[in-house]
Amino acid sequence: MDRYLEKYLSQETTLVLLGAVFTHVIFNRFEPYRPLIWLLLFLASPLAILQGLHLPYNALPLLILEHLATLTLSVVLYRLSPLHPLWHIPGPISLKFSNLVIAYHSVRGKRHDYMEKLHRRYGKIVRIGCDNVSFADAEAAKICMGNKGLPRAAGYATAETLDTPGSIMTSYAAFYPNPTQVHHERRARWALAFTSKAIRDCDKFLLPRVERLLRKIGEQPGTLDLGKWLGYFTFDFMGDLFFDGGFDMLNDQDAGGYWKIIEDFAPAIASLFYLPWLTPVMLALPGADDAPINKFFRFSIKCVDGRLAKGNAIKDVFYYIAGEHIEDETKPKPTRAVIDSDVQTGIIGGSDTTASGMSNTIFCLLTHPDKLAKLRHEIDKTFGEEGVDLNDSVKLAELPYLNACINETLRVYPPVQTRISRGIPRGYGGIHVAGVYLPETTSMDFPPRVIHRDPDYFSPSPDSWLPERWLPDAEAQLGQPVIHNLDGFMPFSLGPANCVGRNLAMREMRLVIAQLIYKYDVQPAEKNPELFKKQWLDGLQDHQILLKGPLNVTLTRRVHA
Ligand code: HEM
Repeated sequence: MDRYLEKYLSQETTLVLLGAVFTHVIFNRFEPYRPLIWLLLFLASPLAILQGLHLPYNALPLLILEHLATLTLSVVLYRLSPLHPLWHIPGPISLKFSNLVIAYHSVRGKRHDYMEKLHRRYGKIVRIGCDNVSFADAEAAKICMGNKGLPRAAGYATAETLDTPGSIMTSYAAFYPNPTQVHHERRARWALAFTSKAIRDCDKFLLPRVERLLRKIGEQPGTLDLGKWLGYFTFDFMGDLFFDGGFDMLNDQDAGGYWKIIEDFAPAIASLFYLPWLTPVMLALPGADDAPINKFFRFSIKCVDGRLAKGNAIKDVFYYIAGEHIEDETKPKPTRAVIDSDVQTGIIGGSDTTASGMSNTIFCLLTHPDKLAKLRHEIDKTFGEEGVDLNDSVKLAELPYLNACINETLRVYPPVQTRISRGIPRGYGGIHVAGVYLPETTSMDFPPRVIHRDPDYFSPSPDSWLPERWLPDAEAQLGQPVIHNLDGFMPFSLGPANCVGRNLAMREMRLVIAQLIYKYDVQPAEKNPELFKKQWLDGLQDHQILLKGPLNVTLTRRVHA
């Protein structure tokens, strides 16, 4: 080693170390997410050392490498050390030092299995990322999501700016000085679209779609993938609510490839919930235009263009969320960017979830033929003997066993399986929840699937699908003591940011399931019950959006007197 380098080596090592720790402190304190700022932070210290020690320019690449390696080491050691404010929260080491592992499980689609295993092993509170904690605890959920609860955690929309302000669902906590107020304003518009009267008015779209679904599936020869058809139905219905129709997948079986756009979008977006800083990076990469996220954005923007061109005479959901109802010129209207992003939430939030709820209910009924017979009896009695109109939503809402089957499915297989999120905004201060202290900027996940299967809330056999637990005489039906604590039931979440479409979704699911069972004898195409079960469960992929494998069935039209 030449004398020149020898003289400066120890100085250089010390400066690299100090530079890396300084950069780490900046990242930790300000959490910059713009790629340009990252680049500056990666280069600033090596350049300063180069200048300060009068090193030759060809030493720069090595200095940058040393800086990045030391920075990574500093970050990892800090996240694993008692200095980290979440040090006291149990969880595997691989999850503590980086969000990459949980992001990997999200992309793989097996986050639901993984979260279940984690909570079984570590208890109700588990650290699942450097600043992320999962709470399988109903009391904590009530505190964090209830009336005085927290805003949502930073999500995939970390690229938020005035031009791309994120949807009603995305990262309020990170980007707005008063996130609760921002949410409240957006929610007020959504709430107008989902009043009881507005939901009844949706029947003009819903009933023809249900009729078409049931006719179309009856026309298919042989085996059909019922899950796919239920997806067509919910997607068409969302098209009716937001864009005055236009998808018509029930007619053309998705000739436009819309469902594929969602299927590709799901795993892509899943990683960004845990690596929000990656959003701007991904969007800046060459070829990003054709990336699934951009394809979905472009698709929804085109739909909004089409709907705006139709004007404000149509009183659908779009009418309210686009502020078309606001006549007073002095009142602020949502910007185009807000409309686009809220519509994106609506398309996904309203279609995939309801399709999952229905597909899973049918799956559960098919794997429990005795319960299917019981439900069929209730429905035949109502529509046949009592002569109730098949479209009578009020009567359907009163059918105990139908509601029990749907609720039990939402409990065991909730469409949003493992991540309802809340975050503690910077400047809010730390909070105490369920006996642990969480500093500001912590993100919390509440996994409905894990909470719903906790024997503290539902017993006996919390993992089993037992609709009887929802009946008033549950103990007599099951022949044993029953725990049925609705605090631990949150498929539609809780509090002021809960699912605004809940009542509409329940109406949809009751109508479709009741009419399907009434009109058809549905049988699994796979005659081996264990294999049928395994294939369906293996096919479930929890990317936040729940993707599903085929639900292959045969249908025989039932004849009623
Ligand atoms: C079975 C069907 C459905 C399930 C299980 C479901 C579940 C959920 C969940 C868990 C949330 C998150 C709430 C939170 O973060 O606290 C949510 C939010 C939301 N859902 Fe649903 N959803 C369903 C159907 C629908 C439908 C049909 C629509 C309407 C088009 C809809 C629109 C929304 C909207 C707009 C939000 C955001 C609400 C807000 O931020 O205030 N959902 N949903």
